[in-house]
Amino acid sequence: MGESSADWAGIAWTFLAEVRRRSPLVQCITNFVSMDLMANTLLAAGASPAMLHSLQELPDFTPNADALCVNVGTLTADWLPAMKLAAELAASSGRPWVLDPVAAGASGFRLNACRELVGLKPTVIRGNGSEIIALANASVGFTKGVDSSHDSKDAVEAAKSLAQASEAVVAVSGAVDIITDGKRVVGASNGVPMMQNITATGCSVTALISAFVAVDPSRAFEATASALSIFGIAGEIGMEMAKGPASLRMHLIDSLYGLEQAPVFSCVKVSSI
Ligand SMILES: Nc1ncnc2c1ncn2[C@@H]1O[C@H](COP(=O)(O)OP(=O)(O)O)[C@@H](O)[C@H]1O
Ligand SMILES: Cc1ncsc1CCOP(=O)(O)O
Ligand SMILES: [Mg+2]
Repeated sequence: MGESSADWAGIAWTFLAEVRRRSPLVQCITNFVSMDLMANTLLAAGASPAMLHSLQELPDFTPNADALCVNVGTLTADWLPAMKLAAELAASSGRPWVLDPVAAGASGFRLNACRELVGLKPTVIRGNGSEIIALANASVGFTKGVDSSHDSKDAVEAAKSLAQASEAVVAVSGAVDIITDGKRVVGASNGVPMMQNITATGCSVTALISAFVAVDPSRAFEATASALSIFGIAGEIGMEMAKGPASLRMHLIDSLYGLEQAPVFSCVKVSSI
């Protein structure tokens, strides 16, 4: 029998409390659009972000980071070697690493890069519906860009097959966030639609997953569902004060920073699918 939402609330709170207590160092190799919101999301959760991507310094730095987050949002050929080396260094040092395959189906170059990165054994892959379908099917053209043209629920089978093929936990964000390890599938229904109107919320929740996985890599499935639920709850609380996307961005960060146990226990919505 699977966990209830009450069980998940306890799990999610424990992960957040551990991130606050241990402040894991999360290395991010990410796109230019997301750097600011991603770093601020990690700080608000209690983690320690570092946006380092120089090939020359990876051998000294990456093995000492608690987790690595790789995001291909503004990918160029120049950046790919650093992404691959960092992934290899993280894996060989026993550190978890998380892939965000932004716009995976937008071009052959990007799709091939994402497939090469998947081959380097990410602990978690988090994308929107179109990205996960493109990656699972190895097909260009399933996306109009960085935003999804698919409902996350349309990507459940793609997510399961990608998880089985890659041995990673796969998460598909959307109105219902889908999380699977290829066998178990849960849905997290927290969040508000306006989060889609803030650029880099997807990138930022991928970074939050990295911080959660950092504190207990042996429970990547639980860490991933917890991070998605907690980020969604911060959005729900932030929305009560927001007037639009710009103020939601600010209130989401404030709400994540100040999130207490009681709203986590009353708001977590995670259940088996
Ligand atoms: N319709 C929605 N209702 C509630 N939350 C949503 C909705 N769409 C996206 N979210 C949330 O917004 C965040 C970013 O997800 P998404 O927009 O799918 O990622 P991306 O920016 O990579 O396309 C996630 O935390 C997700 O749960
Ligand atoms: C707009 C844009 N263009 C390239 S990366 C990027 C940010 C995408 O962020 P997210 O996937 O979180 O919406
Ligand atoms: Mg994205």
